[in-house]
Amino acid sequence: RNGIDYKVADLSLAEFGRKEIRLAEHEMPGLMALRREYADVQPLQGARISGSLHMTIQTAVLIETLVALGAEVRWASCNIFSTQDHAAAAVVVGPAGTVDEPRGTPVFAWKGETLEQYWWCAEQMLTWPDPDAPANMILDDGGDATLLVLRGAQFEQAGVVPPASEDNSAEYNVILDLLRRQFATDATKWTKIAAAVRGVTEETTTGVLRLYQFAAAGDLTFPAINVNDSVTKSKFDNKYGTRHSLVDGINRGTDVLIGGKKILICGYGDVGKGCAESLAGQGARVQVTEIDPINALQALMDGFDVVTTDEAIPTADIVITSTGNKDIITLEHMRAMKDQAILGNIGHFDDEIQMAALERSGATRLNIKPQVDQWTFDTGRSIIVLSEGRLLNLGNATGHPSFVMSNSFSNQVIAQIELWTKPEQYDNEVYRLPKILDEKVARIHVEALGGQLTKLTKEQAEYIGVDVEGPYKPEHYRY
Ligand SMILES: NC(=O)c1ccc[n+]([C@@H]2O[C@H](COP(=O)([O-])OP(=O)(O)OC[C@H]3O[C@@H](n4cnc5c(N)ncnc54)[C@H](O)[C@@H]3O)[C@@H](O)[C@H]2O)c1
Ligand SMILES: Nc1nccc2c1ncn2C[C@@H](O)[C@@H](O)C(=O)O
Repeated sequence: RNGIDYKVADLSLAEFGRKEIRLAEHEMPGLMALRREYADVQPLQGARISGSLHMTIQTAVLIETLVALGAEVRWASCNIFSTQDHAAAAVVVGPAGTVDEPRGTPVFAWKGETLEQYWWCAEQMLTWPDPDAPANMILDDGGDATLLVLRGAQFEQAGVVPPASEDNSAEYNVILDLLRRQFATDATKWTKIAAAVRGVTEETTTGVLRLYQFAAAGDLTFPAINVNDSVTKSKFDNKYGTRHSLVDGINRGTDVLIGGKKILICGYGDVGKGCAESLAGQGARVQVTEIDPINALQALMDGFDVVTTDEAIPTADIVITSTGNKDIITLEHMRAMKDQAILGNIGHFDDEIQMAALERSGATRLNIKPQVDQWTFDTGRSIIVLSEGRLLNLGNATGHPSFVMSNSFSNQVIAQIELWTKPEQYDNEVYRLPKILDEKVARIHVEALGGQLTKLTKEQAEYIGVDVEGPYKPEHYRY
């Protein structure tokens, strides 16, 4: 245990992880620029950041940037399949530690956690050694850490944890069991943490939706920054990151030829656009489903048919969900799929595909290899399901590449600094970063790619009503 607590798959993978982290730093100019800019200032001094975000090589660079800026950090992944075990090991050992003497950051994550293990990791990530020095910042991706703290504090204040129920998801019952066990020994733990937290910075679309729901219900007891809707996050990570990592996940999972095949992408938002381009780039014939006429019109203008799932499912060779919604692919849809068609999700949670119904359906499951299952129905037809319906780019592959995550994580670091150093400027609401900071992140990455920006003359700036140094667009501008 050597001084820091952790639970990862295999600490001996640390050296391999360190080699890949060093390569990733070269591809993450935004984070490295922030380390240089703030090295002497140490703006995160005193911050105890509990982070719930896919424990990948890219996240390792984020964690070590937060530490370089003065923070103490504890980490868990936000998905049971997304951890890269060598990254987790390298973060625990740290740049200056050894396998025998780990001197890095506590991490509780390994690839292939059960749901009970996942929520145990989440609790460890939020539980700091000294009860009088609890977590005082949360960095979240999907809102599971925020949910645990807010629901835990709510039940403590109500004096009771609701009983598990058939109406809940299996996962929510796991959370209730965890909180009930905790409540039996200490009925003030989560209230203390909620009171100490200066704010949460949320990474993804689905987590941001949950934040706005908490805020609307009056349940948000600390300020929040919506990192997802920084333009340099969602219009890059969600789109170009997905363009890179979707086809990667399908290739590593199935090695099926994509060219010439019929693909159905459900949802044509930032992620769906990346999905469609990713597979159209392989010569596939891509069709899209949408509820929103604006996104549907975009799909049509991008050359993709807009169809309904019922209409398209019987002839699709590959079906991908990217809606952030639930019940997109039902058990009926799965039974109607072609023999050996491939089904995967790249949305944040696994409820886009009715996995629970599939597991209860009587279809037989044959595991082909980790995160690839063949389910055979009584019709004799089978489907290949990737990552048990969880986001396949991180389950079957290694997620988005470093350069695009450098954009997202630069926003995370800036948001952490904002909430930590200016608490008096934030109420218990959901905020976005100012455009000038979004442009700052973009500037670093344009330069890193060798782009040559044009400088406005003073007259030109006046003509379009902006400052020479920006911000260059009004709030209502859509990129
Ligand atoms: N796997 C990853 O690496 C990754 C990266 C970024 C975001 N995400 C997740 O992907 C999901 C989508 O994110 P986004 O940024 O594209 O969101 P978005 O809101 O931009 O796009 C979702 C789209 O789905 C559409 N939609 C909603 N319900 C639908 C339905 N029933 N049928 C068809 N279309 C429907 C919406 O109209 C919207 O256009 C979220 O869960 C997000 O958290 C995953
Ligand atoms: N390599 C990677 N490391 C960490 C997280 C990664 C990732 N690839 C995708 N996400 C998920 C992000 O796109 C997250 O911003 C999200 O929106 O889900």
